[in-house]
Amino acid sequence: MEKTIKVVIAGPRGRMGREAVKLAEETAHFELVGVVDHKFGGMQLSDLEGFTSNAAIYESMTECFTETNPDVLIDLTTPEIGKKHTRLALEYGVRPVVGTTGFSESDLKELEGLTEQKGIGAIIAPNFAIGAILMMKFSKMAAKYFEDVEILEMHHDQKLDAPSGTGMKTAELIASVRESKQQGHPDETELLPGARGAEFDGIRLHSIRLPGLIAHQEVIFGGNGQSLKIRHDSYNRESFMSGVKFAVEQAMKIDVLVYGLENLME
Ligand SMILES: NC(=O)C1=CN([C@@H]2O[C@H](COP(=O)(O)OP(=O)(O)OC[C@H]3O[C@@H](n4cnc5c(N)ncnc54)[C@H](OP(=O)(O)O)[C@@H]3O)[C@@H](O)[C@H]2O)C=CC1
Ligand SMILES: O=C(O)C1=N[C@H](C(=O)O)C[C@H](O)C1
Repeated sequence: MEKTIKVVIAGPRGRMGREAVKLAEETAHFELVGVVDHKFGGMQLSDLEGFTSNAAIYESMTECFTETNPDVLIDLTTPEIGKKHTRLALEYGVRPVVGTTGFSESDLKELEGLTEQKGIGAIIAPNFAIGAILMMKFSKMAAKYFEDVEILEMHHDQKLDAPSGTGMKTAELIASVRESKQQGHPDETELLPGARGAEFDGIRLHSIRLPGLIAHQEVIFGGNGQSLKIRHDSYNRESFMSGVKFAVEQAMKIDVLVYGLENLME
């Protein structure tokens, strides 16, 4: 029998948090011991509409950790809060599995250092969907053969961060295997600021935000007389949950910070 993993979820009422609560309830070897929210402290989840779990709601993460002694924190909140929660989890010896996006390179460095000090596992995954991870891996492969690439990431209009975590991670993976290149015409000018999108190491990233969308990305490579498009679509948030389950299980087996689930896959 698999050992039970005691889980706390931060952001349980959110679009992702709700799916994660379902996942924790449906997974035999996960036990949802508490949730962290900035509202409804002192109540239990089942007091809120749409929940059946009896997990207690804590407004204070430290109180939650002290009372429930969890193995893993799943954070699905907002960029600023997610960073605070991740630090706190590491300080309390709780393994963070972070889906929250919007972390900078220096945030990641700091969290890596803290993880090293603590010697416990931590996972920061800009995208938990297997298809999105493959899209990133395939993009890295293609970048060895195509120097020019632009990334279009498309999300719902409630998203706080741009570019998306997935868009950033894709750009980083591509940049890791290609010569740095300033793309487009050297004398190009933007008649409207932002027309050419954001830039990472010469790679252009375009962020589209529209109601109706969930999470989509197209990586377009251009070469002489040809183009290659690698696209992934998440049509619902259940698409992320097998990756969340995998990440929680993996976090228990490692003692470093892993940024991106592709690093834990064959
Ligand atoms: N890695 C991945 O595969 C994926 C990552 N994401 C990322 O996950 C994060 C959450 O996304 P999503 O669920 O769509 O966002 P939502 O806005 O739906 O959910 C965020 C939740 O966090 C809550 N919250 C805000 N402040 C706190 C706090 N201090 N403590 C606890 N909870 C708090 C919000 O409450 P309230 O509404 O009351 O403010 C809300 O319920 C985002 O960063 C997103 O980019 C999303 C999808 C996939
Ligand atoms: O906010 C979202 O919805 C998503 N955020 C993640 C990101 O920023 O890449 C993952 C996925 O794209 C959905």
